Amino acid sequence: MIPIYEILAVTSLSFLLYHYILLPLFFSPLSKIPSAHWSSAISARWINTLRLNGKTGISETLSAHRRLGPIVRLSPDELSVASLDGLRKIYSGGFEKDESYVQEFMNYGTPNLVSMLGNKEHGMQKRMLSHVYSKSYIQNSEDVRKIAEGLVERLLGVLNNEEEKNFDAYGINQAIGADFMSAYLFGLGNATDFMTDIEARRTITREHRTKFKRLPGEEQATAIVERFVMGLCQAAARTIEKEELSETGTRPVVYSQLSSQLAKPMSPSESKDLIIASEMFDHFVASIETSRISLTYMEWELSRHPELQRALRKELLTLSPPLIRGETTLPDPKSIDALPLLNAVLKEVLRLYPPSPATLTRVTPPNGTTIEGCFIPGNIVIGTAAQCMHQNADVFPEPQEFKPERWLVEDEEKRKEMNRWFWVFGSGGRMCIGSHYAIHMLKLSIAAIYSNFETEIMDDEGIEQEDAFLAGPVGEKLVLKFRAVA
Ligand code: HEM
Repeated sequence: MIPIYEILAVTSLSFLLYHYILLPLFFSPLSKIPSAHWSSAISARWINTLRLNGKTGISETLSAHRRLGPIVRLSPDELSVASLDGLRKIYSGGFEKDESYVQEFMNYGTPNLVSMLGNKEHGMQKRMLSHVYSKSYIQNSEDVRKIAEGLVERLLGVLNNEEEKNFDAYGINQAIGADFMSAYLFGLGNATDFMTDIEARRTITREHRTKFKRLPGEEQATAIVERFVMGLCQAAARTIEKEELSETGTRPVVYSQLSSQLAKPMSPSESKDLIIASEMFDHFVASIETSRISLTYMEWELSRHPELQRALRKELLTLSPPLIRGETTLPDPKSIDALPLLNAVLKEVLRLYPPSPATLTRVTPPNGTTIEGCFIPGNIVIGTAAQCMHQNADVFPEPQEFKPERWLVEDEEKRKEMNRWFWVFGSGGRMCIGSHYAIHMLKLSIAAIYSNFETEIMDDEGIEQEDAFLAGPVGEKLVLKFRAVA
């Protein structure tokens, strides 16, 4: 007679073999989807090891798409998709976010737009803020106009002092994102002045990096940055209370919008101050990181291509009035936005160096979905990455080359097709709320810099993009020489 423990051992082994090897490899509805790595169908070890080492796995995922097509399996229950059908189903179909967002983006122990998982509460809070982030509001706002006047003067003043010296543009680019954003959130009079106060900028960005990258000292760093942003919120609240602005001051536009919306009945029951602070915190840091990455790669490409720099300057000088230091009024934001070459340079930089290149994950709904003809069951982690959309050679020929001229083609159908694949701000209900403000400040800053200066690369070692959720240059620097143009 066969001993009972042997029967148990064989049964357990058969179960394990079926459940962990045969089922995912041959019988799961996902088994027809090609694996990015030989082990992906049976284990999450490959992708998790990359992530545990601080990587996103984006270059490996991109190479899998190039080899295997628009839908690939990263682990037994995680897929990457790079197609328009995927975008539509996942991001416009209301698939919810997964837990990883809560851990990464919660501030003050309170959810915000980025970290909220449920679509209902998210939709409520987004509607409260959408108006002040719409393109027409930003382009017509008196506050935005005053912010632009004050900060363009500040930026040109700093660059004038640094003229002809070797200057790390990466730092000032970080400051541009902070000063422009905090002025819109909290009012110009309460905002940061990181362009001139270098020590304050270094402290806050160092502490935020420790928090975001979960480095040793994370807890203390989180407390420092949260206290800093809470201080800005309190200053904004005092400005609203006093109801008076100085000649050069502006209203705390975003802070007061959220504050007044939350004062309405039916608002969430958590502490109003914490909800606002958590939201403001995210907008502030989203702007710092993404602006410094986008501006740095724009300046790098323009410095590598002097002829393009000259063509851009020629276009910028058509602005009326020109954005030249000493002019007291700025051109209408709509006229800056409409410049074709400036637009093409920005779009090509955002395509080639998306600040957030990695997969934005969601979870399939309980009844599953069908993407690219494949049925995918419920509760599967699924997502798309800007890098994978932007590197499609059928849509963007020679996708690894910097070619702003591709955005200037006459063929309208071709431009529409590229725009459908241009996914730097995400899409659907969770698309970036700050995209119009970001485009406004990036175009304005580049227009101000290149109307007044030419730039030359002095040291670009480590300029290649890091493999990270927010991906700046590996070397964390770009040393340029700024030379005033007559
Ligand atoms: C070049 C600049 C920027 C890029 C490339 C960028 C990119 C993105 C992307 C890809 C998402 C979608 C995330 C997802 O679906 O999981 C997002 C969301 C978001 N971004 Fe941005 N962003 C930029 C600037 C900004 C700025 C200036 C702000 C400040 C308001 C901001 C605030 C946010 C917020 C609050 C969300 C969450 C929106 C939601 O879930 O409803 N971003 N951003």
